[in-house]
Amino acid sequence: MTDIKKGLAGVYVDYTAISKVNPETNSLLYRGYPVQELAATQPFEAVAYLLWHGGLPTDDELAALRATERAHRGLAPEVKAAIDLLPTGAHPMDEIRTAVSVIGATETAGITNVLDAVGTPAENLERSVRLFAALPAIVAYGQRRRRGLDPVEPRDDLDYSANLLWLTFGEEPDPVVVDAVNRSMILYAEHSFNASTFTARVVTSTLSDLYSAVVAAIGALKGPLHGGANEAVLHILNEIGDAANVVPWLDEALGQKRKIMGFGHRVYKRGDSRVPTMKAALDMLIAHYDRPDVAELYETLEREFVSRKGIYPNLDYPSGPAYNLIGFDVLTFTPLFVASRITGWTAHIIEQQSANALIRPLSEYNGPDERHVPGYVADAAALAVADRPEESAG
Ligand SMILES: CC(=O)SCCNC(=O)CCNC(=O)[C@H](O)C(C)(C)COP(=O)(O)OP(=O)(O)OC[C@H]1O[C@@H](n2cnc3c(N)ncnc32)[C@H](O)[C@@H]1OP(=O)(O)O
Ligand SMILES: O=C([O-])CC(=O)C(=O)O
Repeated sequence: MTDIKKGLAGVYVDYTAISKVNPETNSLLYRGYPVQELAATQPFEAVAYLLWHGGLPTDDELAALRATERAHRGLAPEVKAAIDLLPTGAHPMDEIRTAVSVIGATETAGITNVLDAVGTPAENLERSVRLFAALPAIVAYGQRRRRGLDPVEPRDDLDYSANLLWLTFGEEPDPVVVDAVNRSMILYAEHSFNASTFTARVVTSTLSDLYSAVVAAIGALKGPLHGGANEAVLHILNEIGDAANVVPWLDEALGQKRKIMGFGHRVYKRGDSRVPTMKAALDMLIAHYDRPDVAELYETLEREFVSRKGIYPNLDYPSGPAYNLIGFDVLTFTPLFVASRITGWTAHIIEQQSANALIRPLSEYNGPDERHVPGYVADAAALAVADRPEESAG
């Protein structure tokens, strides 16, 4: 009997030096640093540098990364034109997927030999920084377009998180809000072999290019069992409406065997290491916007669900209401995750390229027994193939 590992649960498929998720100690390390320490002390640009290079940047290295990032912040005309071709009702994850495809096709134009598309590590690092720089304008434009607003020009005097807010809202961002966004970007940046990162590594393993891997990862992240859960959390909170409705709502939802979005995790079974840091950021926003009702609903649902099911919140649970308080459209939440996770994805793409093996698992066939097309008469070539030793797996 073949031992099938459905969903690859519990299976180690490779090494990584980028991050360590430890459910036993409930910890997450990026290149050895606890993520909580990074969120409390670093700008997101420094964490991006850490993920790509393996160490925190010196002042000069950070200044150089920031200079490149600021030089590539603009919304490229061909990207804007491609987004404008999409219906305004298109999901922004589809806009971003399209935008990255356009950037990839533009940047790799002229490469006529598929063997050259994969790029050198240095080229892929440059491509990664440019995508990292470009994404805030793309995410922000999606939200502004849905609101009938023109894009705003990026600001060279603002760091990454402040500029993201500026591009979205066109207003001087408040430092409390900038701090919360910076922390959320750091917390979302990287999480070992999660589904979207693994998708990026599968695509990379075929020697395809970085953009194709990122486009595929965006598709994987969109699903509500993964990144789409931060959007889904808000739908649930809106459906419940008020803390007083939690108990009857949960009775009904659990009676219908609904999954409660923002709870549960494939690896962490005793709570997500990132939640306390993001909950603290949410609390800062709740105080800033004076919205104790948000805390009441959040905490009541958490308390009730955990006491009934013993399943804890994941990072999407505090991130959803935090982004909502800031004023991001609910549809923009998962795109914000993309803007952050681009750092982790691209670090993994480069790591996969450095020690590549084609990722191709096996499946146990459970379809119909061999049968034949009526009237088919095997020719000599087919008979010769049939004579080869049998392969056991599909
Ligand atoms: C950033 C991120 O991507 S974090 C994940 C974001 N996703 C979500 O928040 C979606 C909701 N959560 C889930 O669907 C799951 O917890 C997952 C997919 C994240 C992880 O799940 P897995 O490890 O595959 O466990 P699985 O889905 O099999 O759940 C195990 C049991 O717990 C239950 N369960 C797990 N999560 C939930 C939930 N959120 N609500 C209700 N029940 C749940 C399942 O129904 C299942 O019950 P059963 O054994 O009676 O059938
Ligand atoms: O690790 C996972 O399976 C999902 C997750 O939390 C992430 O990608 O941040």
